[in-house]
Amino acid sequence: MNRKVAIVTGTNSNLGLNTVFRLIETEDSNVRLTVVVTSRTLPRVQEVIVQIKDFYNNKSKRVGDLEIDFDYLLVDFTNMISVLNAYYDINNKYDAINYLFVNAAQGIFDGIDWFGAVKEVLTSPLDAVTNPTYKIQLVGVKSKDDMGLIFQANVFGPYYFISKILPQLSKGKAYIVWVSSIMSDPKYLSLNDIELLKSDASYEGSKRLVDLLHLATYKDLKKLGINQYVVQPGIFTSHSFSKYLNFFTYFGMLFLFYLARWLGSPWHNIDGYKAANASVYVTRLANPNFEKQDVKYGSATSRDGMPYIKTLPIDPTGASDVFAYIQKKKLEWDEKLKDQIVETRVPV
Ligand SMILES: NC(=O)C1=CN([C@@H]2O[C@H](COP(=O)(O)OP(=O)(O)OC[C@H]3O[C@@H](n4cnc5c(N)ncnc54)[C@H](OP(=O)(O)O)[C@@H]3O)[C@@H](O)[C@H]2O)C=CC1
Ligand SMILES: CC(C)=CCC[C@@H](C)[C@H]1CC[C@H]2C3=C(CC[C@]12C)[C@@]1(C)CCC(=O)[C@@H](C)[C@@H]1CC3
Repeated sequence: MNRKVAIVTGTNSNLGLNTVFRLIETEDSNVRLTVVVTSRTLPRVQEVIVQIKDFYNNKSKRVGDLEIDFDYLLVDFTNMISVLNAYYDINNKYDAINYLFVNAAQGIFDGIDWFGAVKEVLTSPLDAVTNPTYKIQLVGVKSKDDMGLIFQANVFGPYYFISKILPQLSKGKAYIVWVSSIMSDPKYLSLNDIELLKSDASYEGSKRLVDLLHLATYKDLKKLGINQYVVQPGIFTSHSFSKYLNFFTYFGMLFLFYLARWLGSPWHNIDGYKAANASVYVTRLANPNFEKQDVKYGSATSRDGMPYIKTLPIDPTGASDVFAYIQKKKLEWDEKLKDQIVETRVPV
């Protein structure tokens, strides 16, 4: 049986979980698919494996022609020692990786400006739930590794992990899928603040960095047999922002999401399964010999609820500056971490 290995960072997120569901539905027959679940905590690993097993056994109709098994990786991308340990774990266990979904991300949201939210909803309900400006984000937060926290969590940490497991990704002729956002406009990133320490929209800036890093790296990865894509899942309900909502604001948000869809927004996928369409489209349905890689593949939903894929162009301005900065940062961390892991087992 052909074995394939899929790493999904942030597996226990709405999008991560549905990415695995769609992968199970679309994987070839007679494959043994190892899903490497990642999280910062073991309880969330265990929680998501239960949900994936339930989907596979009771909903997927793949029992019998697709085998699945599980592994897990405890990794926090804001901690470079944790990232190195994750690489070491993968390097010791696998000689080939076939899929890497860079799905995990965070924002340093500090609540919602509800006055601003009400004003935006009353003046422009569609924009209020498509390009919201009322999320309050902290400014200048650094990680314990003295990097911009969101720069490290959403961009540099995952990039460093990829750079360390390139041999396995190349051997597996892997698909790498970076999850970006529709909120990744060039206006969110200053090339004088690549670590996003001066930004009050560091989340959006990190997604701009993802877009540019993809443009700067996908051609060289192709030479290694690796197909890298950048996707965006539209807008869908998420654990991370539900915590700011009560019964009324949650259902108020849902109403506005459906209103936005009925007003013609293609991006209000609302549920995670529709949102995960693009991540699996580029790995299972797109033909890497024909599909463009310098565009962003978006999960979209029509007014009557039908899912489809909608691509968006990516403005390449700044890609070489971003890549040069990140490459220099990588060399710095290669030097800092070079003696971190030493073989302590003395052969008998
Ligand atoms: N929700 C939306 O409308 C949109 C979401 N997206 C993107 O989709 C992806 C998934 O979003 P969503 O489903 O809302 O996810 P959530 O915000 O609900 O969860 C984020 C996930 O990322 C993981 N994570 C967060 N920080 C770190 C870290 N420092 N190190 C390792 N893992 C981390 C968490 O893992 P754990 O807690 O288990 O450690 C969690 O599983 C993200 O990239 C997001 O930016 C893009 C556009 C819109
Ligand atoms: C207005 C009401 C009744 C409630 C507030 C809902 C907001 C919490 C919610 C509405 C639009 C959402 C949204 C995102 C986060 C949560 C909202 C602001 C994102 C910023 C999440 C990350 C992304 O990448 C963006 C594309 C999302 C845009 C919409």
